[in-house]
Amino acid sequence: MLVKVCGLMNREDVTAAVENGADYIGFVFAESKRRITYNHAAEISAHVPDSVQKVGVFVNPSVEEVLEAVSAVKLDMIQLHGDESPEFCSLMPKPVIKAFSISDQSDLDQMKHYQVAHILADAPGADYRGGSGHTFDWSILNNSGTKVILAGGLTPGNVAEAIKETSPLGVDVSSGVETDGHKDHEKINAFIREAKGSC
Ligand SMILES: O=C(O)c1ccccc1N[C@@H]1O[C@H](COP(=O)(O)O)[C@@H](O)[C@H]1O
Repeated sequence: MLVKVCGLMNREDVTAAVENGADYIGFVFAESKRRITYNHAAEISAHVPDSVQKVGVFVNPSVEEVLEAVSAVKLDMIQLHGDESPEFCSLMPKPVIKAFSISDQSDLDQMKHYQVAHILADAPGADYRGGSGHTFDWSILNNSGTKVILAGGLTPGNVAEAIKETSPLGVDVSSGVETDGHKDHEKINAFIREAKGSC
């Protein structure tokens, strides 16, 4: 089970994610309470081993913005969390994780048009386009036959059940490993243990 820990904002949290076994770590460059600058992301991730993929999260960026971030942070993957088209995804300089908000069965149809590395199934956004901490109806994914990265409101307490219900390729968490708006290293440890122990 692949695990991505997203919304990291300091070196200690990056280290906690990496040492506890995260496969992907995410930095939010879109509008968010977790937004950081390219330089800050580069600084706090300079020590990350090559085995851990560094993912930049964007919402409707320009190609130039992505190129600048990839170069500054040495990103391995691009997560697109907005209304980006299949054509836009094909212009990306690194493998793409394309996020979709899942409300009903019709949301699965648009995924089929995207030739990307991974599809990420998330709850509809609240204040921002992601990172709401809300779950969606996982049963919608059951008939899709698509191996997705599951996101949206996952926590150490529900991730095992989510994996059992949806058999995803991976899971992605941000809010669910925070306490009072800050990453909580015990929750990061518990989340990754639960996720990796469930398969
Ligand atoms: O984390 C954010 O603040 C964020 C902002 C804008 C777009 C995406 C964002 N994060 C992604 O949202 C999902 C779900 O997060 P949560 O676990 O429900 O808090 C996840 O894919 C994050 O990568």
